[in-house]
This record gives sequence, structure tokens and C-alpha cells, in this order.
Amino acid sequence: MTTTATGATATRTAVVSFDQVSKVYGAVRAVDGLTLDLHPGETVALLGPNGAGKSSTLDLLLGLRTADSGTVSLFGTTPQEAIKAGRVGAMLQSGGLMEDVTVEELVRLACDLHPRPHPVGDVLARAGIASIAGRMVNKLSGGQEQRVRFALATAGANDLIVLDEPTTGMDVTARQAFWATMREQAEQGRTVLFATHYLEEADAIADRVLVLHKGRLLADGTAAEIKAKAGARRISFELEGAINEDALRALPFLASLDVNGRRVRIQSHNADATVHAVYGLGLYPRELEVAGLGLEQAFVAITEAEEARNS
Ligand SMILES: Nc1ncnc2c1ncn2[C@@H]1O[C@H](COP(=O)(O)OP(=O)(O)OP(=O)(O)O)[C@@H](O)[C@H]1O
Repeated sequence: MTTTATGATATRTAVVSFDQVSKVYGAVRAVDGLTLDLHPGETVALLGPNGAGKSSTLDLLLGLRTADSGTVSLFGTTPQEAIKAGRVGAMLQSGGLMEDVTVEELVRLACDLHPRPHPVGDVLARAGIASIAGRMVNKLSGGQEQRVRFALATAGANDLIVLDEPTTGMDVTARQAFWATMREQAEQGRTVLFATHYLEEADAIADRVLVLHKGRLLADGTAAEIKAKAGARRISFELEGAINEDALRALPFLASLDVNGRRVRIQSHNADATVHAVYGLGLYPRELEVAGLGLEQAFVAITEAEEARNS
């Protein structure tokens, strides 16, 4: 149920819906009771350390694997039905490209197979591969291959685009062009879900971030909310003279301490109280800075806290 700006309540079908979904490989719970809904027009980043279950989640979403329990639905139907209807485009990490064809032939094939295809020329141009359209697929660089995968994922009018670490191997220019295109897709109401190891991409591009750890959802919110959830702030200053690390380590609300030469870096759960205590030690911190955590630090803090809870 959604409440609109006018206060009216409307029901909208989730683009993706996971209800208590689990996937087990032997003793490994790759996906563990995952429940979440994605909505039209959202750009969602899926973050998690190696082995967190990101690829397994995307495989379940795309119907490439079957859940051991729970239900996965896309647009209120099964993943297979949604894909058959041409509503989903995917760009996965693995999976070789057909080799003995040119880039254009491969893209044309993808367009021919799509129920709602875009013109081949548009697809090539959008993916930045018009200039290499005549090249054999087996002669491409890693970054060019990624662009071809991207073209295949956007060969038709999909409502959901699923990307597993899409910019791996792309240079900075290709990466920027890629995300500009993805933003356009989201502005047109498409839902974009991407798994990434580049936290700065999640921070810059996603309007919603899902943090997965051991197959469970640890955090779900905007990048700002995830940073706030980590609950710590960064304090940085310089000290003159010998530094007594033991005294610093005993500061209140300390989450971490790093001393490098004269520079002291602290993560604190209560920055005001920690800084006050630094002065209380009779120290005179110079070039004092207090800032929130970056997404990367928040992500590490959240997953480490979960590890500590489980150990
Ligand atoms: N086919 C499989 N057989 C057995 N175990 C598997 C299989 N696929 C994945 N796993 C295990 O399930 C867990 C989740 O793996 P998954 O590939 O989904 O994680 P990921 O978050 O995508 O990791 P990465 O960031 O390294 O790509 C891991 O412990 C992995 O070893």
C-alpha cells in the first residue's frame, strides 16, 4: 500500500517481491529468510562482502535457481513468466558471450528475441559500442565485453534491469556513461537493481541500499540512513609531542583508534563526549575535524558488528 501526496491510498504491485526466501547449499545458507519489495523507478544497490549471497539472490530473482523455501515474484507473477513477457533485462557477471559473431549480429539477435525490442542502432549507441559494431565478439577487451553485455540487457523495453557488478573492468569514462544511461532508465520509471563492490557507486547512484550479510538483510535504506545506522562519527586531529595511545584508547564512546605519526583518527559513538574527554586529558588537539562515516566505513561497521554479535 502506498500513500500518495494527496493522502489517497493506492495499491501497487511490487516489481520484485521476496517473501521469507531461503536458499541452502549443503551446510551454507546462501540466502536466509529474505523478505523485501522493490518498487517502480527505484535504483537499488545490493551490497555485501564476498559470499554474502548477492549473486544467489539475483539468481533466485531471475529464476535461474529455485528457492528452498519462500516465494519470489516479479510483477506479481513468477520470474520465468516475467522474463518471457520481456519485462526483465539482466547483465550477469558470468556467462560467456557467443563468440563467432560480430557485436552487431549479437545485439541484433538479442533485439529479435525480445518481445518489445528497441532499434538495434539505438541499443548499440546507448551502450557506446556503435564504433565496434563490426568487430568479432571474441576480439573484444574486458571493458568492451561488459558494454556488449549491457547492450544485451537493454535490447528491449524492460521494466526491471538487474545488473551484477556491471562496471567491473570498465574505465572511468565508460563507467560514467554507463551510470548516466542507467539514470535515464530509472527516470523513465524502470527499476534498476545492481550488485556492486564499489561503495562510491552505491552512494552516488542508488536511492536505496540493501546490505546483505550471510544471506540476511542487515540494512535497508538510503545511503544516508545506512551511514546513520552505523552510529559512529569520525574524529581526526593532530597532537604535539609524545602520544599516549593507552590514554586515547580509554576515551569514552570509542569505536576505533588509529594513530599515524602525529595524526589521530577515532571513530566514536558520541563525538561530543569523546572530544570533550580529549581536552579532559589536558591535550590540545589541532586541526580537529568531526565528520560522519562514509558509506564504506558504515558498511564495514555494520557487517563487523554483526560478526561480533554472531561470535
Ligand atoms: N553452487 C553453489 N554450491 C555451493 N555453494 C555455493 C554455490 N553458490 C554459492 N555458494 C555459496 O553461497 C554463499 C553465497 O554466495 P554468493 O555467490 O551468492 O555470494 P556473493 O555475495 O555474490 O559473493 P561475491 O561478492 O564473492 O560474488 C557463499 O558462501 C558461496 O560459497
